[in-house]
Amino acid sequence: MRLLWRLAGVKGRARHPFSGTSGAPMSTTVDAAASVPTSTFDQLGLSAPILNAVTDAGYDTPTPIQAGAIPLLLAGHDIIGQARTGTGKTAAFALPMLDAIDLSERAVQGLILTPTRELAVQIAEAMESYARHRPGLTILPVYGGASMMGQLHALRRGVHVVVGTPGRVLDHLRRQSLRLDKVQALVLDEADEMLRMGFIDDVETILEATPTERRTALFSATMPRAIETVARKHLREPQSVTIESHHRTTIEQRFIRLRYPEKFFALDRLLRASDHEGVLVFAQRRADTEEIAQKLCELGHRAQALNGDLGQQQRELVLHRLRERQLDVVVGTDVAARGLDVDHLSLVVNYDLPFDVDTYTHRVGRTGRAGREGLAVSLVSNRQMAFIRQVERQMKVSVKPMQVPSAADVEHRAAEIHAARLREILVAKSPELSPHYNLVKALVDEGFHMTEVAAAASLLAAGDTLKPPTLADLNPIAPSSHRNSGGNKKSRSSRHRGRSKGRGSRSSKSSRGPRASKSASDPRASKSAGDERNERKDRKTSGRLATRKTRKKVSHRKGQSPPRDRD
Ligand SMILES: Nc1ncnc2c1ncn2[C@@H]1O[C@H](COP(=O)(O)OP(=O)(O)OP(=O)(O)O)[C@@H](O)[C@H]1O
Repeated sequence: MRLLWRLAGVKGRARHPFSGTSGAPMSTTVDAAASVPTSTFDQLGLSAPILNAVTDAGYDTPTPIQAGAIPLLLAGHDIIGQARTGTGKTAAFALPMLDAIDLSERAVQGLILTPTRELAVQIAEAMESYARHRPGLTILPVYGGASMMGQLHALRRGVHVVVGTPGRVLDHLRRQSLRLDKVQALVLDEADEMLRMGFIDDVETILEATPTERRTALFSATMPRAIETVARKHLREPQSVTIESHHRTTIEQRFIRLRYPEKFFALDRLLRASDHEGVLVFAQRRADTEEIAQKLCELGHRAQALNGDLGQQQRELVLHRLRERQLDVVVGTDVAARGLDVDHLSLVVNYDLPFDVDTYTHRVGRTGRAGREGLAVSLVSNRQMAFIRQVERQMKVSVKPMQVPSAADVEHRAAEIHAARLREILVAKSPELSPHYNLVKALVDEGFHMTEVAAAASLLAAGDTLKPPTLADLNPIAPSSHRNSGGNKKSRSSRHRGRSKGRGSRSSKSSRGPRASKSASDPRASKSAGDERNERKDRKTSGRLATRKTRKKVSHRKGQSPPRDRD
């Protein structure tokens, strides 16, 4: 694995010169760059069991955020950690927390709050692996939509670390099933998103239930100014660890300029022309994620939607299938934008643009993780070009134009895939070929050349999979606001059902398990009480967001801020 951060210029700098509570000294800034060239995990002050787990995870060198943050957290400082997406912030806060747990005391000593359920599960799993050489250390993910009974049971037995979403953690606090009076280390992961989602009141109530002498850390790839208020109020003399790269990121960012009706066509072409195995497509509305995923399935892509309308079990299943490579494409709302770490995810498509550059940053950061290469493509109208320029300015990157892949590009790729499948059969010398030898021989005896017979057989096997649908073949996905009762018309794209690039197409894919069906893109798990509560919260949140979005649209009209998503 190529780790680009070894090459990247990094520096620590003061971003958050907050004073602590009661006029304490200004925060110190750590020059992470100074520690990077020399630091190894051994030098950070971690104990042997944690170091062994780090070795097991295959980490050779600490990333800059780890080199900067771990010694400070071990020394008991509060910190604000900011580093690009996919650069190991989880281990930066998790390793020192796990190191400090006193196993003789069966009480919650570490608490991590995250904005999404998926992230809570992912972080808890990462922590399990980092704690594998500290037997008896227990970690519990606590989030809405999951069985309350299971969580109550685990909490009664006692756990050392809780990783949770604010809503469910608060639920447990109110039921008195969770006590936080022994918490020594607290992390607000993706702190800015929790703020943005309106969780701040819940977070503050939770903080009040923890001892004031705890260590507190805020982590995110983006730290808007609003986070200062939270830090000033809840952190004591925080140290800032900000890692900045002056070199290129590992994410290549592109845009395709098009009209709205061309969007779905462009997406299909992007998927067909590339050999990306894990693709995350972002749409703004839940209903659109369903429709896009369904139409992609009709075209033979293995796709599924991921949004807040799905039951929690279903959401987890979608991510599980993506991780297991049983799916190629997940079409999600921003519920999938934060923190998700799927290592083979190599393409992110902004089918719709987000409303702000921070969200864009997190979306594209789902690819190019841990130094791997990734591509992010945004589908934009002329009017949305201002947003791309804003991204370039704010992220200090270049976002270059690209064309919708041509039919020739797609045919070339499809031919490669087809050839790979034929090659696989030839190499395997499958016994199933036997009857076909006689058949070919008979045709050759009739006077056809061997090559002609092979070409005809190849044509028969490929069907029309080598020819991609044209723009005219595909029914565009209408903006939600344009949809009406006429929306039930049979899609012309159904003509292409089964004309997939992927029907067992890629040699390695044929063994990847069942293909997603139309119904697979739209399943609903039965909703638990927890789900309902969370959905109420979702609705409350989306109400708040809607108000904010309306405000942003207004400010954009004044020429200040992000574009409207729809033409
Ligand atoms: N020192 C290391 N060496 C190699 N890989 C690492 C190292 N530290 C973490 N990783 C891997 O890097 C990937 C990204 O880490 P992580 O999810 O913690 O990133 P992040 O900075 O929190 O990203 P985001 O801002 O998107 O949440 C993970 O797969 C993790 O296992």
